[in-house]
Amino acid sequence: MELTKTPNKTAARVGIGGPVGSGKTALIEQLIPALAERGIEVAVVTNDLVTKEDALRLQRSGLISPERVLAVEAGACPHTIIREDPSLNIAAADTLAQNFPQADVILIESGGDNLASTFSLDLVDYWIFVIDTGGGDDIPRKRGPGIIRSDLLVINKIDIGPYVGADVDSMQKEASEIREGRPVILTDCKKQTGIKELIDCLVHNVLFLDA
Ligand SMILES: Nc1nc2c(ncn2[C@@H]2O[C@H](COP(=O)(O)OP(=O)(O)OP(=O)(O)O)[C@@H](O)[C@H]2O)c(=O)[nH]1
Repeated sequence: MELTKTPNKTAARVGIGGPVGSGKTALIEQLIPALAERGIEVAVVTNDLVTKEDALRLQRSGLISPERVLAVEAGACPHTIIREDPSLNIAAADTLAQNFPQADVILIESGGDNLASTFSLDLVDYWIFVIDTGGGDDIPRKRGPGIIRSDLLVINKIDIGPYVGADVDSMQKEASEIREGRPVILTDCKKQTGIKELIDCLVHNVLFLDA
């Protein structure tokens, strides 16, 4: 009888959601090598509406072995497959956990969506919501569920804030107030600003290791 290989540990599942183009894939491209440097093994599930664009980008990036990236096609509504019926994403994460029992973290990138996007806690242990300065510095004030409820809010593209008239400091201050002190991290994926802080946060709050 063929034995089913059971993962010998459970990888933490971390959702990464946020509006279209805020930099979710760019952030994952920064996280993979930075986590690897700390000996943390990663696998990734991507969600796109009707393509495998993000998965292909990561598979071709040379940052991760292509088999460690699985794509889920969301079809019509990205909300549904990360919140209301996350079964496709759970199955993809289970497959990765089965195939890569040494993986410490499975990152689950949600297809680009608006500020109302949230993750089911059946799917993830922890979720990050990524917004960017290009969307305007009033985004935190809009109090979308992603901004209020995520475990960690990332404000990305701080490098372009000055060019789009976004006051990054007030964005951070307002976001921290609205989130009542829950973490807010500023990042610039082009210059790797904030990536170490983000890794420290994940290592401490998700993997429960000393940062
Ligand atoms: N200047 C600047 N550009 C960035 C930064 N992060 C991402 N970008 C650019 O923003 C664009 C969108 O980034 P992606 O990583 O594709 O965004 P995404 O959230 O994964 O997009 P979807 O999957 O389509 O929702 C790309 O052209 C990136 O190069 C940043 O910190 N600074």
